[in-house]
Amino acid sequence: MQNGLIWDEGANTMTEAEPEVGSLLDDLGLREKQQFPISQKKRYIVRNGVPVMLPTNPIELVTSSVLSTQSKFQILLEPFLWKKKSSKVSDASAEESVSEFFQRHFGQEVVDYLIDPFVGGTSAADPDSLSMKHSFPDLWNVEKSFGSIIVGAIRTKFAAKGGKSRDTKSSPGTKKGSRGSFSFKGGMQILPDTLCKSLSHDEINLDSKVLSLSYNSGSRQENWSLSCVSHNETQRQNPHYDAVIMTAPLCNVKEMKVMKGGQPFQLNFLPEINYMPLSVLITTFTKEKVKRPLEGFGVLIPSKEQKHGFKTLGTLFSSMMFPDRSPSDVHLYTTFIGGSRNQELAKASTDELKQVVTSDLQRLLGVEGEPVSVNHYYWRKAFPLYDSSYDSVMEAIDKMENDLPGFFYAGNHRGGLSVGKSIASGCKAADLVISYLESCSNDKKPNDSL
Ligand SMILES: Cc1cc2nc3c(=O)[nH]c(=O)nc-3n(C[C@H](O)[C@H](O)[C@H](O)COP(=O)(O)OP(=O)(O)OC[C@H]3O[C@@H](n4cnc5c(N)ncnc54)[C@H](O)[C@@H]3O)c2cc1C
Ligand SMILES: C=Cc1c2[nH]c(c1C)Cc1[nH]c(c(CCC(=O)O)c1C)Cc1[nH]c(c(C)c1CCC(=O)O)Cc1[nH]c(c(C)c1C=C)C2
Repeated sequence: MQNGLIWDEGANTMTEAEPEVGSLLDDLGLREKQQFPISQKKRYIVRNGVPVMLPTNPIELVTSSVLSTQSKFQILLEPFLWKKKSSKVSDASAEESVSEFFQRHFGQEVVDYLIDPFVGGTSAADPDSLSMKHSFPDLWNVEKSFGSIIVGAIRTKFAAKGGKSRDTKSSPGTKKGSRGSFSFKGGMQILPDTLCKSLSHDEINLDSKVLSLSYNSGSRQENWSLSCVSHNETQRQNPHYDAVIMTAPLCNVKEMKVMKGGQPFQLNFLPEINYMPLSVLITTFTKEKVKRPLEGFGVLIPSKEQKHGFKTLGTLFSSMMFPDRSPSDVHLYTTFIGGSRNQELAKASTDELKQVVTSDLQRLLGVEGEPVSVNHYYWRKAFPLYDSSYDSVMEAIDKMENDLPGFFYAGNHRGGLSVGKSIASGCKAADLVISYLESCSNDKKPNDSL
């Protein structure tokens, strides 16, 4: 928080699609701090240089100007018209891209004006590079079960509704997960801060870098030790542990020294991962200088619209969503630049990016003059790219876990990028640790009784 402004430089919102998120919020007592954006269903994409609101239901789709009549028919008739994967891409090594998959179901215009901005706004990537199987595993499986995505989505939704009505566990007054994306009063940082507070000082080491990990099998548990360096450069050998859940990005894991039974355990089987670079610019403008403000979540710019001179990926209307994030006479915007579309621009200076953002916001929202304030955060490796080589990444993670007893890997390199999926991945790893420890103690019982 600075000068009455609250902003996020990383995740701005999260969802409760994964049940683990709801449990965490309940356990941390965070329900009362949950903050839902105003008019979050109003989301815009740029078409022919101007923002157009995205339809939120089939009736709005029919009247919307986002797509041509031909594409609208193609969506409505998809249950009958979708094409099977051609034999050319059917062998196991040829991965289908996100654009190929949606092209088969809905045609090129849907890829260009719905899928391209969606993947830009959720991974900073482009649909040609992303692997369908790794980026949208649920839809990939829907096609396997139902063929048509529309039929599969409808049947899955009805099945889920049937399940929900029998669910008696949700807390009174809340329909969990049904209210869309949310943040917290004070911003997303409230979540890790509250998590830290719920742990005691000896359970958590902040600002510490893990340098090495060592596994030594023995009759006892606590086979793992690790060494860390803290920000004041003091190196520390930590106590011993029964198991390790690693959540650092794989590019950082590669730099760690790992020992197994006194011998170096080489991590050279970890493949190179492509990461998306991204700059985030937080700008403010006095309200009188924004001539065509839009209410809602934000606006995304399809790659095709770059021909109209746009250079950013999209902008969140942060203070429209959360009015307490800025003084009442100011609009606060969060703009994303770079990703696979413009890797070089992501690295540009704050001054250059300020011009780029101001120019795009001038066309989109009619801002006049320079922003009152600018904050810039550059993410050199914002997201791992779930591309066609991602099978090799998953195999390497499996190998690490198989070869190192009591070692588990979780986080956004496995099973999805979102905050919710990262939390769920951590919870799954914790369950695996419990099973592992139970199996260790069962194995030991006969020896113990000797
Ligand atoms: C700009 C941006 C916007 C986003 N917006 C959203 C959004 O709106 N909604 C959403 O759901 N998701 C969003 N995401 C994605 C989401 O925030 C991340 O994918 C998710 O938080 C990843 O969590 P993680 O724990 O797997 O990894 P990280 O949050 O990357 O955590 C990994 C941690 O490991 C630490 N580490 C690395 N090496 C070591 C070492 N040697 N020793 C100790 N620690 C180490 C790092 O310092 C880091 O803190 C966004 C991400 C970015 C970058
Ligand atoms: C324009 C670039 C980006 C914007 N946000 C992100 C980027 C790269 C990062 C991001 N945002 C979301 C996620 C989680 C993805 C997931 O798998 O759930 C990530 C990594 C949340 C999100 N943002 C948008 C959508 C549709 C979602 C999914 C959750 C939800 O529906 O709320 C769209 C969107 N992102 C940005 C804008 C301006 C925008 C829509 C107008 C910025």
